[in-house]
Amino acid sequence: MTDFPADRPLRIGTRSSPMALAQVEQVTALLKKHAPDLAVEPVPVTTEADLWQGDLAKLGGKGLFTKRIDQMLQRGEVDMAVHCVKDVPGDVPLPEGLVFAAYLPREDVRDVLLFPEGSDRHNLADLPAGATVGTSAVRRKAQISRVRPDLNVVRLRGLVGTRVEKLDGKKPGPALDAMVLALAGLERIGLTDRARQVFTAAEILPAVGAGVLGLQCRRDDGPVAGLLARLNHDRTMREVTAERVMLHGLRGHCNSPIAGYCVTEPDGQLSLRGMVFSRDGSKFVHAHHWGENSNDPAVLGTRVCAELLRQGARDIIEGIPH
Ligand SMILES: NCc1[nH]cc(CCC(=O)O)c1CC(=O)O
Repeated sequence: MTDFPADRPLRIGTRSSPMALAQVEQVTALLKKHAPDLAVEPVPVTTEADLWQGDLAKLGGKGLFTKRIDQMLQRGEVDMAVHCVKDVPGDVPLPEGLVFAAYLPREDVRDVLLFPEGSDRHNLADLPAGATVGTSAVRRKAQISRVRPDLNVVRLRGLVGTRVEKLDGKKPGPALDAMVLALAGLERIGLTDRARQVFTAAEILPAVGAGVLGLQCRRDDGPVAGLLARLNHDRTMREVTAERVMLHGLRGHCNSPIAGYCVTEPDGQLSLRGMVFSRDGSKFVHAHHWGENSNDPAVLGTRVCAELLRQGARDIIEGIPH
């Protein structure tokens, strides 16, 4: 395999949010460890979704966070992209000609509850009936509403740092008593000290691909694919593959509350849980399988998906407006 040319920098297409830039820094450090002479050039891109503050589904779904970067990658204007796998749509194939050449080792997958600065509350139980909780994810809304139907869970978008400022009343927005975010995201922007209750996977089942960065490049770009492959974490790749195969099979849309979490047991066996919820969490289906005869991630993802569909996942998904 030919090496990536040493006479020009490797261009990384990225959103210009603090979280995205932190991710690129993390990847740059890893690349330099494997290829000390490599020059890296981040290429910041403003995506349509960054400019739009309304309901994402109305604009065309969460794929918009990646669409412009995908196009630049396809045209050869950048060499690679770093994506939160969680944000990569699971209802459509990857953009033509692009592949994930590597997944980085999975970080924390858990969601956390935050309170306004100075609050003496610590967990969900501290919130009075009718309290307002902000979250961006229908998956979190459904799971919170399931255990606390008395809470008022509202949709909230925007940069994670800005959302925390809204929680603190430092930016205009609805008055919030609490907020749910991903711990991994808070870590990336240095705000973990704001996390109060950390939900276990049993309390809030994580999103497919949570806590995983995927490194994307052109399928036919052997030198870059070869370079990125050196950073791949095999266990994470197997877990994410099982989760995403399940997600593809469910054919959910941007507003589908779907959770999927695969772990590797100490003996190497993959174990995948999937859940599909109605919007308020009052209806849900749950399936859990682990490799018995086969420990193939795609087979496992297909099995969990089939079990969810058998239990009525399709009706739940169709019952939710797009
Ligand atoms: N939807 C935005 C997004 N995409 C990835 C993360 C955090 C890191 C991750 O789980 O990969 C976040 C922030 C959040 O959900 O709070």
